[in-house]
Amino acid sequence: MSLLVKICGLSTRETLDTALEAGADMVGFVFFSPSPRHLSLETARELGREVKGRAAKVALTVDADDATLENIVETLRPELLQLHGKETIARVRDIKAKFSLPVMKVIAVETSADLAALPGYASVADRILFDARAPKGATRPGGLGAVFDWHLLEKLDLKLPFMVSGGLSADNVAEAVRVSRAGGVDVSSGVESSPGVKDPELIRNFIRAARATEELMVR
Ligand SMILES: O=C(O)c1ccccc1NCC(=O)[C@H](O)[C@H](O)COP(=O)(O)O
Repeated sequence: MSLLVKICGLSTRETLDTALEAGADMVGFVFFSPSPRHLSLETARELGREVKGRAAKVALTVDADDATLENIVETLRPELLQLHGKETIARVRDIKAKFSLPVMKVIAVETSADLAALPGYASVADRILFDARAPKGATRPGGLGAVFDWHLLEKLDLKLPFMVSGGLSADNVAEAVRVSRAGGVDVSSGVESSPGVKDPELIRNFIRAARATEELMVR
């Protein structure tokens, strides 16, 4: 069974090429100005062109308004919108309809109570990404390298495809997949030498480690 591998927060041609050559299924681009991975539309256009159908382009936004989303969609031409903010169920439905694109809603997880909203989001989104809840006062809601307790997903009966993220690295990705039974993994900090600076070797190592877990996946 194949595992979807997403490398998020790419911001240079070199590291994007590394991710594509190493076989990433999805490449994520961050549009959130306080983030060290934030992309200008100009850079997004350039990187988007570089992908050339080799992976799905994912546009990550945080509570973006329609005008912002429109600019991003026109410039990057993403295959998937990752909604990483406090978007309501109605807003997710609205974005999906307005932009005619699949949507991945992020659920921030710290305790089992965080899963209460899941059925509502699962009824409107195309896929779910479970990420670690950012600590209070954090400057961004994700991309912090924080891990959550994957055991919280152990008994999940979700019909929708889902991915797991938050503090993943080549060292823990196998365990994250084994425990969560996620169909995909998403990483940013774990393939960086410092916040926002992707490391080609770490990208290759992560994708290799993620691919190695595929043999362990029993469905
Ligand atoms: O990367 C960011 O700076 C960011 C900013 C705002 C919202 C989300 C952000 N990143 C999310 C991701 O890169 C991934 O989807 C995921 O959270 C993995 O992050 P990490 O724990 O750094 O591997």
